[in-house]
Amino acid sequence: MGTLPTSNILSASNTNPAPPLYIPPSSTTVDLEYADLATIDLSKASTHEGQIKLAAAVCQAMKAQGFFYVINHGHTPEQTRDIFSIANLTFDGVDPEEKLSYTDKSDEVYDGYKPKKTWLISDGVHDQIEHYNINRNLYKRAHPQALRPYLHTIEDFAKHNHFNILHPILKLLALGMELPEDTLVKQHNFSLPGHTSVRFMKYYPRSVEEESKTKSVWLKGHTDIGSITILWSQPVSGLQILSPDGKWRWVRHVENALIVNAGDALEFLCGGFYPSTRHRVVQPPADQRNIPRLGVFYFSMPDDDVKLFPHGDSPVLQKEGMTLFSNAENVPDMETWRKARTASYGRAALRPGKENGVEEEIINGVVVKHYN
Ligand SMILES: O=C(O)CCC(=O)C(=O)O
Ligand SMILES: [Fe+2]
Repeated sequence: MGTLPTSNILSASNTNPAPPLYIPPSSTTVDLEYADLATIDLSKASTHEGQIKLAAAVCQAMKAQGFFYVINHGHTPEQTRDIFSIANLTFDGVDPEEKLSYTDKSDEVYDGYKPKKTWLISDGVHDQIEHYNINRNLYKRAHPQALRPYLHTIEDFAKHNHFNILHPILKLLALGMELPEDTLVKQHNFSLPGHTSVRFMKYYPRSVEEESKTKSVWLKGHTDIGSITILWSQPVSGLQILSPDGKWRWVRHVENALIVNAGDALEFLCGGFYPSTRHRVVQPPADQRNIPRLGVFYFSMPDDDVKLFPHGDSPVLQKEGMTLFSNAENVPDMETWRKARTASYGRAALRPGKENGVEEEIINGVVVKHYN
């Protein structure tokens, strides 16, 4: 009897078909300087008492590092393996011509493929990153042939991220500001217009010349546009965060954990209480240098019509003070902010900033910094 193609085997965790298996590379053995990040056990958010304790821990982590790990998020290692396998198939299992017909040509959003070389890094060198962005409302657009058997798995994944991870975290963040727990949840609906998305990403190794011209930066330092980014931890090192002492530190891979950070929209909604965190991606360490780096994310944003105005009724914000968008009368909504940021990212002319090695641009009256 012949062996069945892997795509015909039902996965153990659900009734969705299993994709051709992607075997992740080994973690690095190089001794890197890692950021010391807190770990949030999300299973403890199921009781009120647990929620209060976690809210304090999340608040502290957001202030100290702006990043934290989440464990016990309800996704099994097999489900995580399947989603990385689907991510890999999105890049390796679709030919270039078909990719082109699923590539968004507009400047403002990246639904579908983002081809390599869209963003200028430095000295004439562009990125070597491919994206495939999938709005949580999967059926808004068609998807390449190879992905069609797995749309249910991706849909389940989006819903899991949204309802079982994003919403519980948003509740903890609201409680940290002494606001009703559903304050931020109400601004992050699954079904209203908005751009919260699953994103697959693949970084390809670069030439020695490209590494030298960009000082090994693969994705320039930035803050995320939306509210909360959920990054599914993967073994190829490269992500670094800017610590409060001004040093870039590596983020360590933790098996089946999530790496969570705040973006600009959350910073605005919270008047600066949860700052968006600077991070970047650099060339992996020597033992991972020739391996493509596969990523899976859930990028969340408030609904398109949400005005990015701080929740000034929070007793915590009233006590601690809050920053407003530079022009309070003209606070943008999420859609305006998203379109302005994505249209200019990696394309707009940047001016030298006040800090060394930092460039700036002005979007909607707000200074956006780019770190090299
Ligand atoms: O690839 C990573 O680890 C981070 C990517 C990232 O920061 C982004 O896409 O905004
Ligand atoms: Fe990012």
